[in-house]
Amino acid sequence: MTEAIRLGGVGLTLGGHRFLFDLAVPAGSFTAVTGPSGSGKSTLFNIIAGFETTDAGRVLLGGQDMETVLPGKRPVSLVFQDNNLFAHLDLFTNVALGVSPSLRLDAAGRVLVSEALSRVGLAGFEKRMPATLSGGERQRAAFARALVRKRPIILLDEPFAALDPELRHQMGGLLAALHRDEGFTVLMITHDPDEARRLADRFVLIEGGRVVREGEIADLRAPRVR
Ligand SMILES: Nc1ncnc2c1ncn2[C@@H]1O[C@H](COP(=O)(O)OP(=O)(O)OP(=O)(O)O)[C@@H](O)[C@H]1O
Repeated sequence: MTEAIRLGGVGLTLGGHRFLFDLAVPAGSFTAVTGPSGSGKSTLFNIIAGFETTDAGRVLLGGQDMETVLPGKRPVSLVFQDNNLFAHLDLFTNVALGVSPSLRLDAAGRVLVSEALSRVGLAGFEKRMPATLSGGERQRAAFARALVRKRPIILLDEPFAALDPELRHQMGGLLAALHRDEGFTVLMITHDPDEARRLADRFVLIEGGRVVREGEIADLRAPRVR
C-alpha cells in the first residue's frame, strides 16, 4: 500500500501525559479518529501537522521524513470546528490566504479561489464577511480554504461539532464528495460512530495516548483484542 502517513514510535510528553504513536494510513483513505476525551486525538493531529515537537520516533508523510520540515511546508491542511476565518477579511480573501499567505495572487490563483468557493456551494459569497455567514457557510468556507491549499492530507478536528444534525449530515455529504473527487487522504476526529461509518473507510481508536485499535470501518464496534 502507498502510505500517506506513517508514525513509528513517535513519543511526546505534555503536562504529565506520555503519548506514543504508531500508525500507518493508506494514501487516499478516509479514517475516522475516535477515542475518549483527553485520549490524545488532537495531539496526534498536532504531531502530524508539526505543531508539537516530539522526542522519539519518526513521522513520515508521503514517504518523506518530516523531522526538519516546518508546519507550513508539510503536505497537510488542518480544519477545525471553529474554522478560524479572519473576521476582518471577506470570504474571497479568507480563502485566498490558503493560496498565498501574502495575498499575492495571479489570475490563476484567483480562478482557484473562485472554483473552490463554487465547489463548496459559496459562489457569489466572495464579498461577504464571516460574521454574516451561518455556521454551515463558515464551515464550507473553511473547506474551500483547505481545497485551494492543494495539500494531499487533510486533518479535520471535529469539523461539524458546532452544526445541527441536518447540517452536519449535509456537510458530511459535501466532505465525502470532495474526498471522492480530489482523492486526498482524510483523517477526521469524530465522537459520532454513525458519522464515522457513513463517511470513513477506516478507523483509528486512541486511548491513553496510544493507538489501541485500527482497521476497516466495519469493525469499529467489534470488541477490543489485546
Ligand atoms: N500543551 C499541553 N500541555 C499540557 N497538557 C496538554 C497539552 N496539550 C494536551 N494536553 C493534555 O493531553 C491530553 C490529550 O489532549 P488532546 O487534546 O490530544 O485530547 P483529545 O483526545 O483531542 O480530547 P477531546 O476529545 O476532549 O478533544 C489531555 O489530557 C490534555 O489536557
